[in-house]
Amino acid sequence: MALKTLGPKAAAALDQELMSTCAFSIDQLMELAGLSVSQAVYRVQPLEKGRRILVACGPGNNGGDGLVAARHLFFYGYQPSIFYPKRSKNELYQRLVKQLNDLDVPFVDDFPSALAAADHVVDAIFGFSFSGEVREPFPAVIRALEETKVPVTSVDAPSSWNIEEGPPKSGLGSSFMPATLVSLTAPKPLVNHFTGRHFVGGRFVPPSIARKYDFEVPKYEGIDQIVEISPVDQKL
Ligand SMILES: NC(=O)C1=CN([C@@H]2O[C@H](COP(=O)(O)OP(=O)(O)OC[C@H]3O[C@@H](n4cnc5c(N)ncnc54)[C@H](O)[C@@H]3O)[C@@H](O)[C@H]2O)[C@@H](O)CC1
Ligand SMILES: [K+]
Repeated sequence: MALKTLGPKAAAALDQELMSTCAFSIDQLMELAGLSVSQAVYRVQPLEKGRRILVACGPGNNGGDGLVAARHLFFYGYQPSIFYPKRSKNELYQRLVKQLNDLDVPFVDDFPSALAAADHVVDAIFGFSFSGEVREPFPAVIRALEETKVPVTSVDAPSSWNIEEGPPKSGLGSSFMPATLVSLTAPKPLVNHFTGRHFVGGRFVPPSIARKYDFEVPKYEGIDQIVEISPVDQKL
């Protein structure tokens, strides 16, 4: 399978098209995206490898995917905790937070302490709309992710990486290499710099839309919401 990528403008246009022409709601897409992320975590961090999953959520839809994934992880038997320092006032996010509160999933303020106590961390800070230098309060969070030995699963993009060009050439984020990346709908160009385990998720793109945006929907097996892309395929 040749690996075609979607730049940030095309990814945003695809997102809009799914929610207009294709009649999806954002809740539906986010639920399926978060479900994909939860399945990838289950694959790389099975329950017996440790259940404490710290989910770091940013202010946009990438953070929303993290909130959804945390809820699914709870029901699989994990003990998720959430770091969500810049909360959206949008009603969708408030409902996602309420659903986690009802499960007594803790929201934590001290990221370094929470990271030290975690078996695995989900980076749902920034996705395809990230640009420029990382702004407060996230630089310390990116630094901690860059330095930790705890395995990281990044949602759609390793946070702080340029979506087209990959990791910054120097400084913050330049040595951040998560163990796992879950690309949603289609990999972004930054994937060419990624050397860990790579999954594609977001099993909701109609074939006609994939053709229009010129990417391939991977061959999902059975009821899986993710497909692992082998390094050989990635180089094609
Ligand atoms: N297209 C799809 O198939 C879907 C995409 N989803 C997710 O949506 C993501 C895109 O979501 P959004 O467009 O809301 O954007 P993001 O979640 O990528 O990030 C936008 C937020 O980050 C902030 N931000 C951007 N650059 C920053 C910087 N340098 N420093 C600090 N803050 C910064 C913005 O102010 C905004 O609040 C995707 O990556 C994916 O995770 C899913 O939720 C739904 C389906
Ligand atoms: K991310």
